[in-house]
Amino acid sequence: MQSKVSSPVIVALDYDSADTALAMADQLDPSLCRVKVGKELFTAAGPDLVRALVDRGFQVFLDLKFHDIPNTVAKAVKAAAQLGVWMVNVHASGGERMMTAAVDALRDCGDSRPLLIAVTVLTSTTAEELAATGVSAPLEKQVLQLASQARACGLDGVVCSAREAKMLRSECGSEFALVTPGIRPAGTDTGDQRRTLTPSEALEEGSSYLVVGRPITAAPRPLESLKSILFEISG
Ligand SMILES: O=c1ccn([C@@H]2O[C@H](COP(=O)(O)O)[C@@H](O)[C@H]2O)c(=O)[nH]1
Repeated sequence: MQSKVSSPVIVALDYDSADTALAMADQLDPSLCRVKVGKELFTAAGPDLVRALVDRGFQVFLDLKFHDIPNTVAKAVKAAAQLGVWMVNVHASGGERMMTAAVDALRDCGDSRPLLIAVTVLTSTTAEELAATGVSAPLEKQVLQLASQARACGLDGVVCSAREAKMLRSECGSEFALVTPGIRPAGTDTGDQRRTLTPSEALEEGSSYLVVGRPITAAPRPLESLKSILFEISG
């Protein structure tokens, strides 16, 4: 039975084994956060680990960022739904046909349909790095273009930086989920992230969910770090 979750925080379980991920999950509380399984953990531990987290009462965001031909992505999101995940994602740059195929694949899931969202521009990417890939639009315009396409295709939201949340909230409406990694409490190491905001700034800008990894998982007392973020945003 999944817990009712009272917070917008999604803890990124970026680990290389099921044992370490479950040891961290067991220090957390499924009523205080959701958890995210990304490429490292899923590649190492697979669907059984996802089921183990669901069985512990966690709502799981399966962050595999599918990016492939429409038929393959449709089948992948359907397989994710069968795992009982709460949210799954694709890359918006896969295009409208791919995103529509993903939406269509989840149509017969009924109440167990996961939220389907699309990655816009990764939060580790700078404007200069995006331009170097050949994208001529300014970074914010590119985020807006990809988010608008995702919304038009019927997706539930996007992954973006909290720095773009105000713009997307105003362009995409109040129901569109804005899932924002690159969250860094004041004074914490940004690491490889480039477009960051603090938890309270992110919510003020309009984020729906805050993805937080290392500031919680690398802290000496992860549950205390989670609670300190929840305290910051409750103010
Ligand atoms: O644009 C994106 C999309 C996904 N992520 C993922 O979020 C977490 C962030 O972890 P931190 O340790 O808080 O940096 C990580 O799993 C990424 O794969 C992202 O950062 N940006």
